[in-house]
Amino acid sequence: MKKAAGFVIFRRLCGEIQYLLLKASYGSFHWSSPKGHVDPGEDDYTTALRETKEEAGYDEKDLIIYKDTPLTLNYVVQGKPKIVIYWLAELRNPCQEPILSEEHTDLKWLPKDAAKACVGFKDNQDMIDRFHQMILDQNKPV
Ligand SMILES: Nc1ncnc2c1ncn2[C@@H]1O[C@H](COP(=O)(O)OP(=O)(O)OP(=O)(O)OP(=O)(O)OP(=O)(O)OC[C@H]2O[C@@H](n3cnc4c(N)ncnc43)[C@H](O)[C@@H]2O)[C@@H](O)[C@H]1O
Repeated sequence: MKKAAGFVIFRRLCGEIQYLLLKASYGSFHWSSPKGHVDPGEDDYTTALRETKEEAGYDEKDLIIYKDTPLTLNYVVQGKPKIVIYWLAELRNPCQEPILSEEHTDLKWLPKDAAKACVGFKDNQDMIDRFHQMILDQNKPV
């Protein structure tokens, strides 16, 4: 089974909770959160950090990570099952923009419903809803 890990990154800006999405430079040019393949011997969390640094330029210290509540997506890519583990993470400095790699050509910061429309897949949309509720449950000012 193919396995990947990453972070659903959000920021609080202009009274909004906004989610970061990156546009793939290959294949179906899909939009997703920073994530990537888990290397042999690597733990999922380390993969999420490494891929986020590679794809968005963010370090662990740039993020407030909801480490105890990861969510998992399961889908099929080219006939093979794939599992993707995501942690929720808030960008500490909402003005710190990502630095993209050659794997992506564009980025968007979108409020919840627009982010859901952008990713398209029902399981990914449900995940955004669940993470969004976790943020709201904290009762922190936006
Ligand atoms: N297809 C490709 N062609 C050329 N180079 C590639 C490539 N994929 C990766 N590479 C390159 O491979 C190298 C290693 O990459 P690396 O990032 O290390 O590994 P990876 O496992 O390929 O990384 P990702 O999981 O981020 O890949 P992905 O974007 O293809 O996966 P996703 O599941 O979103 O998307 C896979 C498919 O699933 C679809 N999909 C996404 N989410 C869902 C969902 N929830 N349900 C159903 N389908 C979904 C997407 O639309 C997409 O069609 C990099 O240099 C990279 O550029």
